[in-house]
Amino acid sequence: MEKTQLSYEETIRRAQGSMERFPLKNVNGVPLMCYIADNWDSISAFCPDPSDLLIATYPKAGTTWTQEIVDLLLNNGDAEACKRAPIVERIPFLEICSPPPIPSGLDLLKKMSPPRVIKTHLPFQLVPEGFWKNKCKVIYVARNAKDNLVSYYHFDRMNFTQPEPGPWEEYLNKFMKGEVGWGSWYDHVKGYWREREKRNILYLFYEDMKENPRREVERIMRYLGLSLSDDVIERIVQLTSFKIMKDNPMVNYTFIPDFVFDQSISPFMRKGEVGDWTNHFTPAQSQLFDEDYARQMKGEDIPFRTNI
Ligand SMILES: Nc1ncnc2c1ncn2[C@@H]1O[C@H](COP(=O)(O)OS(=O)(=O)O)[C@@H](OP(=O)(O)O)[C@H]1O
Repeated sequence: MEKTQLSYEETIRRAQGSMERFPLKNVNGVPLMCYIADNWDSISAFCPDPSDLLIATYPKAGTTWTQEIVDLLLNNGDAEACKRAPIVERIPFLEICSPPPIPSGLDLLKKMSPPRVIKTHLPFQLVPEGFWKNKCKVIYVARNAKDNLVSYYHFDRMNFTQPEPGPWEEYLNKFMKGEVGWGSWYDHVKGYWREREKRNILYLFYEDMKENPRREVERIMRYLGLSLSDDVIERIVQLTSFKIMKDNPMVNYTFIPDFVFDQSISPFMRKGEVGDWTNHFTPAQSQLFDEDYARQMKGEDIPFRTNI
């Protein structure tokens, strides 16, 4: 039993040396980072203002990209205004909790006044009830399962706050079983899809954003009730291209120390493409995955695309 509180750096360094890193703990059947699970009561009691906006995603589905688009839209395309702080401070991550002294999402939110933009990876059924009671706007971004899995695999290799991913094939199996942080991709995308009309959720696809970013930026703009000039929209599209975001220190997560995110293992802004899964799946793995996918997504009509 530790008597003294470990520093954040020390906690992570110890996690790096162990196979366990930060273990996951179930919250209502969903595996979450243990610090989130331990603080679950206060997270689920969070009550937003009706003016707050939620950006919800399964991890690695295009969260940061959408966050930056939204912040630029709300700031009329002003790049300097969107460099006021790293993305994690501009748009707090609702449920994130780390060992002290790192502020939690709730700590950051307490210091901000509405209207706030908030990020979450929580599946629909775990989103605090206040968001629905207060009819908050919600943008959901989904990414096809195969590319989402590949991106998550590389992220878990470099992110020392998540369990060790293990070899690729093992990770692929864990993903299919939902035994990764924030649980099942399949349940996640279905949960929001089924509720999108009733709850006025704007449901977007990463592949659509890649195919025609301007169209999707305009879609988000309309959902937010904004009307910006053509020039401003075009600027936002440019500023949120993969190439520009990769070199933007306020969004590329280089502000996180490398003992937490070791970008020499895999950069946060890794490839930003549709179809990178073809470089990872063997034909046999792809077939097995597709068969399992058909079972898990039976009866759903969510128009995912694995290439564009
Ligand atoms: N502007 C832009 N255009 C295209 N793709 C982009 C962009 N910004 C981030 N990305 C890619 O999104 C992946 C990271 O996902 P998230 O931001 O959801 O990660 S997180 O869950 O918030 O940690 C990760 O995907 P992969 O490259 O496939 O790993 C990022 O590269």
